[in-house]
Amino acid sequence: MAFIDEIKAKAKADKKTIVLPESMDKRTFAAAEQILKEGIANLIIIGTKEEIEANSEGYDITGATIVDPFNDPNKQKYIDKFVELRAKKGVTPEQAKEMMEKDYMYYACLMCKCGDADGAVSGACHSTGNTIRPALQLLKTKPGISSVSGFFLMEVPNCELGENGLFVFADCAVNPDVDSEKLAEIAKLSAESFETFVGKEAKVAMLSFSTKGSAKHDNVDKVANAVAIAHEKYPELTLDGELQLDAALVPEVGELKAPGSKVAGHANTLVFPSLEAGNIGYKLVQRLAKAGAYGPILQGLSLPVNDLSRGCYAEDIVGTVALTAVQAQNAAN
Ligand SMILES: CC(C)(COP(=O)(O)OP(=O)(O)OC[C@H]1O[C@@H](n2cnc3c(N)ncnc32)[C@H](O)[C@@H]1OP(=O)(O)O)[C@@H](O)C(=O)NCCC(=O)NCCS
Ligand SMILES: CC(=O)OP(=O)(O)O
Repeated sequence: MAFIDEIKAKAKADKKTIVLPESMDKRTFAAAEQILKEGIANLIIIGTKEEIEANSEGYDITGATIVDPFNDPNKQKYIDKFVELRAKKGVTPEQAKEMMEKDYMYYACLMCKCGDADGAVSGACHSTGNTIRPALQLLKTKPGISSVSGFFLMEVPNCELGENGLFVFADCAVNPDVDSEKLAEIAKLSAESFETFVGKEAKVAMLSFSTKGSAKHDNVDKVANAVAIAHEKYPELTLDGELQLDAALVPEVGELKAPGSKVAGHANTLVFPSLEAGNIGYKLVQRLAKAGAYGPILQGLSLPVNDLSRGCYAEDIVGTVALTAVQAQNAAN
């Protein structure tokens, strides 16, 4: 069974409620029809009557709950929660109401926070910054985690590398400035994400343009320091670096450049040294190798709220909703 079909089967076994705030985009409704038909999740779609009518034509979304953000009996509860969560920032009820009406992602996050939804997926027509800022502000990180990061579950067709073509790539979405401490934390979270979704041991490669000191530069030191921190803080991880991509993935090259490494040649979890590398890297594999790219899934956030690429297809939204539902199942257990 294809990886994403296994995730869908898991999601169906214990159905969660996922909120989709992008009623201004037709792909939301194409995805919603498929999610409802396959029974992957219960859905809440946020939108006015006009937005729903304009964009849902031709799609059967019977069974979805529609919440009009201008006419919702629960709205005051969400405003109160917003004000409570942002008390230190001095947000007033009027400002909270305005932000929720202008940007439905705030509404979606508050539904999750108040327990009216188990997770949210957005980002088909909003940039990543605008999609995740409400989640970072209102939901915050899990206890003990300093930074949220974003990974893609990559499913590369006809590929025997990684876990038969399955990989976690991170951080591809969130942190423009990563230091060694952050990279080490991203490695830990990415290993957990791989093991949660793929069910196999994560082998984490800390990527660079150097393998084991073959190049000298501050950027190489940043990754080598991250490896040292990760070994110290998370000794249970199977992790190595710094490694070039070929040394991480290809057994013969791994043996040549990093002999004796448990990871080199067998990596399935790739931690990129910068957001540039991660974001460009996942798009290269998605577009040139025609890989499935599900995400960015946020790791380290207190509740399952996930982003999409604006270049996504309805099918990608379906996959990301299924992954979000499985995250919600894990959070509940
Ligand atoms: C994530 C991002 C939106 C946050 O930055 P910002 O909009 O400038 O906002 P701020 O830095 O003021 O942060 C807003 C809140 O989020 C928190 N935050 C920012 N980055 C965070 C992170 N990685 N983890 C957890 N919290 C974070 C801040 O502490 C702040 O909290 P506060 O309002 O309670 O004080 C920004 O770093 C960004 O745009 N990243 C790149 C996204 C992108 O374009 N990716 C490529 C395409 S996928
Ligand atoms: C994840 C990502 O790159 O998102 P977008 O394509 O929307 O910028």
